[in-house]
Amino acid sequence: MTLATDQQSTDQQSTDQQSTDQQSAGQQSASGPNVDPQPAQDPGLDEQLAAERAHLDGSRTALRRMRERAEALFATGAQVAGDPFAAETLGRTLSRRVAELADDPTTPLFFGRLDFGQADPDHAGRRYHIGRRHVTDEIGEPLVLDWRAPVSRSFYRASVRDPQGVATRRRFGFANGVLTSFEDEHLDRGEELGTTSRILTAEIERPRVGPMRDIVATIQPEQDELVRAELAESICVQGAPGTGKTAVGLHRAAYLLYLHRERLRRSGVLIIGPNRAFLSYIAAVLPALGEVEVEQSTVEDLVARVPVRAVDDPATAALKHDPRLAEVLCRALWGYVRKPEEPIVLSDGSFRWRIGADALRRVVDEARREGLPYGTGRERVRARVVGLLQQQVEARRAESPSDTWLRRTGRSRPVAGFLDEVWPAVTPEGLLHSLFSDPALLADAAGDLLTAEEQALLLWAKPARTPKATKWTAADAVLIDEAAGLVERPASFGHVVVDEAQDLSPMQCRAIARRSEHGSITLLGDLAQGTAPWAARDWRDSLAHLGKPDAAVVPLTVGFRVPAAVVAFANRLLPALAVDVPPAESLRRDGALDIRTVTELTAATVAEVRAALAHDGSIAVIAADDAVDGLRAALTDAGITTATVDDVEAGARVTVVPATLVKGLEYDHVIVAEPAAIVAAEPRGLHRLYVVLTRAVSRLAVLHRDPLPDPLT
Ligand SMILES: Nc1ncnc2c1ncn2[C@@H]1O[C@H](COP(=O)(O)OP(=O)(O)OP(=O)(O)O)[C@@H](O)[C@H]1O
Repeated sequence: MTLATDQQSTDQQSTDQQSTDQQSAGQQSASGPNVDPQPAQDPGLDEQLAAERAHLDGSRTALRRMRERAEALFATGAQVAGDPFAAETLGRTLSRRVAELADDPTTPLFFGRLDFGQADPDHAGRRYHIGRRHVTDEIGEPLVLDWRAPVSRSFYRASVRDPQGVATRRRFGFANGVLTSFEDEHLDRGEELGTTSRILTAEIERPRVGPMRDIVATIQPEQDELVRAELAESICVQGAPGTGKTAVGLHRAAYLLYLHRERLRRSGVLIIGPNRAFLSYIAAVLPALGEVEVEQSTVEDLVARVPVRAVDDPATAALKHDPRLAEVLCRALWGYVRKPEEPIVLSDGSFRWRIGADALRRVVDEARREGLPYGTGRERVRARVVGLLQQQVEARRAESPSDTWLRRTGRSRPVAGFLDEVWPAVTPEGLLHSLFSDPALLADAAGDLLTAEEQALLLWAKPARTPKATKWTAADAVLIDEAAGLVERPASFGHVVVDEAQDLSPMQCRAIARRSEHGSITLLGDLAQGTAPWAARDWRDSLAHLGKPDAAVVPLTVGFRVPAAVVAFANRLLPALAVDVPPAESLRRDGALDIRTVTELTAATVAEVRAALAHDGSIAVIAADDAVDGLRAALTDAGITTATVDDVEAGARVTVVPATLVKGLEYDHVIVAEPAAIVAAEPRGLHRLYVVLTRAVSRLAVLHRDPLPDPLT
């Protein structure tokens, strides 16, 4: 094993509180079991470090040249394109290319190197630097290979047992974009660091500041297998807190975009997260990997056809998220289609055209059999009716009617009136408004599916007069989206990544299924963290509602965030959570756990925050939602600036976070104020507490005046 560090920059860095990569690397360098104890004294290593820095400088210059070329093309693109559409398309492509080639001086251009052995049939004796994107020199020779390129796979997967032709794998340590160290594994000599790599350790232990970062430099083999799964493959990842599910999902999106760029650009990639705070936390990861065109949304935003202005009581909300409602809506909608009883008669100048009721019944039956969405079916019937009239005109006049005639006839009063009678236009909002206002209509659609009590839960006591005047709830919005999907199918994304998926209701799963019908999904979650009333208990159910019943459920079991002592404490809750999840093992042996009974909670919290400020990194005070304002005010009174959870770029190091918004986030130092209140605030309060206790990267302090919830004691 070889390790080199630049001693001078290590010394410099150790006085710099922010520069953590190097600091940790420096501290680790002499202590790891597989590490050369006096690395920097080896002159050969110093020369190698200098050569690597020269390669980095050369690569940066080359990237700048590539970007300048793209910018020049962008500037002239509009003039050379033949027409406005081509100009716009070209302009978009080029501006994206310019954005992709952006060079962030604080992010290393490469983080690894592969030296292939002489015996490798494809890359004998070749050396590749692996980085965030391809960089080529002026004659097109690669200076840095994209981490997603086929060759780069060996960087993540090669091992002593299966070296894949690799003789040496080198990992680089950086501080603020400056290359400061490297670490070699000579696989051909049986050397392998695995999770003891000090560069991996430094990355995991670095204090967290600001938004989430990519993990390209240290993706682990079990993660890489998921990241590089085929586009057609849908996968469900069950992983304990901090096992890298979010990281895997985002890197898989980047990988698929690289491999299937054109296809996915047309259909799109969608990332779904639990709330906007979470989305802003992860928003920087894909752009850092050069992917600037990925849509991100919460499920609520995905189905936001109507404004949400009311709240359901819990029983009604639970019922509205029940998959039986899908069938109720389907029946209610198709219940509008009637059997034609009257002929269509159309006067056209001196002619009269007529289609009998039997022929019309056949048209309607046929359109129904085709299984089209309701709205498409209505237009199909209109087109067929016009077609039948056209045939009569052609037979009588021996010439085809004009397009104008066909269009006018389709909109004529007899044809439109017929359609309104047998296949009326229905809006999704209108359908739901009628269904929840009219007991007879609801009973017709739901008679054998919902009990009388359930139907009563859905019916409004005082219906608004119109759909527009209705105060819709969040669950109504999901139902309206379901109805909209029956009227007209939404476009399908090529790939959808769903994070914190354990909280999706069956009806929310269906909303996502409609948007991934022709694509694949990556479902990420942890059954133990399910806090919604309808949270999943078995991934198979969620996958069935998502339309991907055969997707594999793959566990991730190595924890990168939460220190072992904190995991052990949080895991005391697991038996009470009634879920069957594989246990996870923490990679982090460091970290601190402090559980304290206090007499004055607010004062103790302020004191704890003050103490935490002496350390590096972010600090979160997590409390029951209704306690947040009071704690924030107390901190402000004490002269401590606090940020809100949705402001990830905020300068303040302290964030006061309501327990219901902390899912998916992480902070170096977490202070949990009164766990019993968090548990008492909602039916799945213990699950919520499990989420809260697993947010800490380095230190967890639990302050309580009331007794701790039973499972924790
Ligand atoms: N291979 C890795 N190398 C370095 N850091 C990693 C690796 N995998 C995950 N991490 C880090 O571990 C932390 C937790 O990752 P992530 O948020 O993806 O976990 P998660 O499973 O989604 O957690 P949760 O269940 O709480 O949502 C992040 O800081 C992430 O960058």
